[in-house]
Amino acid sequence: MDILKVNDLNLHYGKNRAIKNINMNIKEKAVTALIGPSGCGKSTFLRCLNRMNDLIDNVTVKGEVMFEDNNIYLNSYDVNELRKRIGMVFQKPNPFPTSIYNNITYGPKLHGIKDKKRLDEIVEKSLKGAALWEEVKDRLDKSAMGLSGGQQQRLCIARTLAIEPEIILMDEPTSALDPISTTKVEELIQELKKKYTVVIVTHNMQQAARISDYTAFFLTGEVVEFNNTDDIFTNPLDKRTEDYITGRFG
Ligand SMILES: Nc1ncnc2c1ncn2[C@@H]1O[C@H](COP(=O)(O)OP(=O)(O)OP(=O)(O)O)[C@@H](O)[C@H]1O
Repeated sequence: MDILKVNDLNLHYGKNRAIKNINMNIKEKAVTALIGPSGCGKSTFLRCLNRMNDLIDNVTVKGEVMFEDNNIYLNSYDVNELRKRIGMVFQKPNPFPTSIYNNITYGPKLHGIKDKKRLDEIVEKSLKGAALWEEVKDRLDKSAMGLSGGQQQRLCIARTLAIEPEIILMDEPTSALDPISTTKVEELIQELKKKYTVVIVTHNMQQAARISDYTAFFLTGEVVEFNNTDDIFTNPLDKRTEDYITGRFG
């Protein structure tokens, strides 16, 4: 089933048109990778999916992003609710400078959960969901800043899981990580897709090939090709996709 339907999406930063007429349906409980050269609009497009671009000055968005048959760009759409249902993980792990426990409970508390037992359950479930529980269960009251980069990124994923999203947007989540931490996060993404829909921007084509079910190839704000990942990497239909994935591009 398609969980998001993007129809004729265009985005301008001032006069600069960064996203051009994108149409794309995102499948539920699958991993969709966005690939393409630097500056082609992958992160901008990702941010369109939960209206993170609203936070940037001078941005105009035209077109629709349908989430369960509602256009999230209607003025009446509740953006806080949207960002609860569509969470985001960034390139650089960005834990809050507080305990591991408080990092996880921050979101649920904002949404009104106060009961200590319920919060304890959320912490355990989220950390287990992010494959971090065993490593940190004895130091929940210690600062998150004392974790390794890879652990911090899994903590950020756990923090996102704590608010029970349906979709998780990830913007190059492993680019600041060492190879072992990268493997752990990749394995985690494979686990996450059993319950969640994941859309991930990656510079790493091997990563897209390893972990995604669908891949979109972006070039100068347009989607050149969007297909099953196997087809994109073994049988691309567009010459530009072929050039990019074989490293002949630019
Ligand atoms: N906040 C902003 N204000 C103005 N222009 C922006 C802003 N963010 C991105 N852009 C421009 O929009 C275009 C697309 O940028 P975007 O960051 O989405 O590309 P990207 O494919 O994610 O690149 P990278 O792989 O390098 O992160 C670029 O020309 C960029 O300079």
